[in-house]
Amino acid sequence: MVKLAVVFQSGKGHTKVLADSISKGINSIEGASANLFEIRGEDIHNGRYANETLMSALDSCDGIVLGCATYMGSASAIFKSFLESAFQPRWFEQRWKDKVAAGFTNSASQNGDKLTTLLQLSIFAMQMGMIWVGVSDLPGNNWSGGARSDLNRLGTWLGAMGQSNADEDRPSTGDIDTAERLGARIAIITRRIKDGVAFETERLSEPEFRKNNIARRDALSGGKG
Ligand SMILES: Cc1cc2nc3c(=O)[nH]c(=O)nc-3n(C[C@H](O)[C@H](O)[C@H](O)COP(=O)(O)O)c2cc1C
Repeated sequence: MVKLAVVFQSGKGHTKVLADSISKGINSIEGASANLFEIRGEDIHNGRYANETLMSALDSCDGIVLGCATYMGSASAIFKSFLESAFQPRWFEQRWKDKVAAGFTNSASQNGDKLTTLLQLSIFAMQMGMIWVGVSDLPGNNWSGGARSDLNRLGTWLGAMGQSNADEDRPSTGDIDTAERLGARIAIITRRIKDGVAFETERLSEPEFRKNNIARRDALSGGKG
């Protein structure tokens, strides 16, 4: 059994939808379980995040999925404060070395500079000596027959992205399901690394992937995602 943490910040709940979806993906894999941890501003004092109970819980996990909203083109200040709190003593002791890691973010604009946030999260994981897992789906919504409901409709690989319209409470179905698939992927890879459980790699050609996305769109009817 592998234990994975999904640690996230979400101001208005949009990013939490992705966190829940990643947890669902992790829990869909036999022998893997997910725990959700929310990073809250109440735990920041004089600019420093402090919650030893939460940090100790992360110490005992085999993998950590990191996610936060993109604010002003980078990771939210609350989440950055949490990342910095890992410096002493966890970075000094290489306490999280060889834990498996992945990341996700959400913002309002189609681009919104979300990649900067994923870069921050992945560099953090690398500094901690963790093993980063990315999105493995081909890109969706990049041709005339594409839709918001497509898997990987934002064409992201470093981590999962969600784009939430400013007047709606969640990212598109495509983003939510892509996050779920990333959750399942990190669980499978963690099982392989920690428990030696072999797995078969699913490979799709681009025509097959597009056909699946068309079927998703038709099933969801209307293609609005
Ligand atoms: C302080 C602040 C800065 C923001 N900066 C960006 C940004 O750089 N790019 C973007 O696309 N959206 C930006 N937004 C919009 C949020 O990313 C968007 O509302 C997102 O859905 C918030 O997720 P949450 O509900 O999980 O906090 C910003 C919102 C706030 C409050």
